[in-house]
Amino acid sequence: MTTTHPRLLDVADVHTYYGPSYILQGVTLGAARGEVVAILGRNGVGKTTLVSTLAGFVPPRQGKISIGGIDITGTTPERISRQGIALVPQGRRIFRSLTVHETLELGSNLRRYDREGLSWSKDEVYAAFPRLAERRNNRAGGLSGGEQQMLAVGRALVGYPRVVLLDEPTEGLSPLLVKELHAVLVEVKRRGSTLLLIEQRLKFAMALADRVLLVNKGRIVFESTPEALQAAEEVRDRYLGV
Ligand SMILES: Nc1ncnc2c1ncn2[C@@H]1O[C@H](COP(=O)(O)OP(=O)(O)OP(=O)(O)O)[C@@H](O)[C@H]1O
Repeated sequence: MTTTHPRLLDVADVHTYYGPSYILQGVTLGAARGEVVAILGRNGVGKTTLVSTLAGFVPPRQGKISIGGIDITGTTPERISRQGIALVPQGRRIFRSLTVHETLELGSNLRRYDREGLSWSKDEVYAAFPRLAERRNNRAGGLSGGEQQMLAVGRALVGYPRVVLLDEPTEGLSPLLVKELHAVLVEVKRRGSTLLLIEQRLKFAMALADRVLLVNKGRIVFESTPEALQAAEEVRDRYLGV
């Protein structure tokens, strides 16, 4: 008998603290294979804390996180990445002394866990982001901010991208790179990866998302399709200020 996991990622009543600061106050969400979920909200409401919790950098004090039916609550970031959760963090966090190619080489170590064939080859990343191909032998530290962001995305894709957590990936990108990133994320979804997308550019997020979650004060306060959010002017005004 084959078991299916309609919800690849399952997050149940998660509570996260930074010391005494109570940030995530009971977050429950699920995401299916190949689904794009946008996570929206004003600054400081806990969006980054949510993806940091899912990636294992800030373990929750309460609640449960599982992927493909496997409980990963409280395990290390390394084990979580082996389960196919890849974080593209805000501010990129790449190794400045490695070249572009070495960075992708390192990221591709996770490929061996990929049983679903979701990994991108380095050449596919280069084809998607020609600027990275031109700079493959350059040190990552010398790249522009936008190029570093593309490299952080590429590093996630060459690994085991079952769930890709993107924390404001368009921040500081030129219009051309925003367009390239959009095309890449459409293809990432088409191949069956799941995306959780934190994004300030509403238009960018709405164009990709199947579902939209609004976060306020560490809780999910609204959930809908992009179309329904588009129509809900009062909700957008209250939680997004747009
Ligand atoms: N390392 C930390 N230690 C203590 N408090 C923190 C830490 N990181 C974030 N916070 C606080 O947690 C709250 C949520 O921050 P978080 O970065 O998750 O919000 P956000 O919605 O991602 O906002 P932004 O878009 O500004 O990053 C904020 O009040 C922030 O000041």
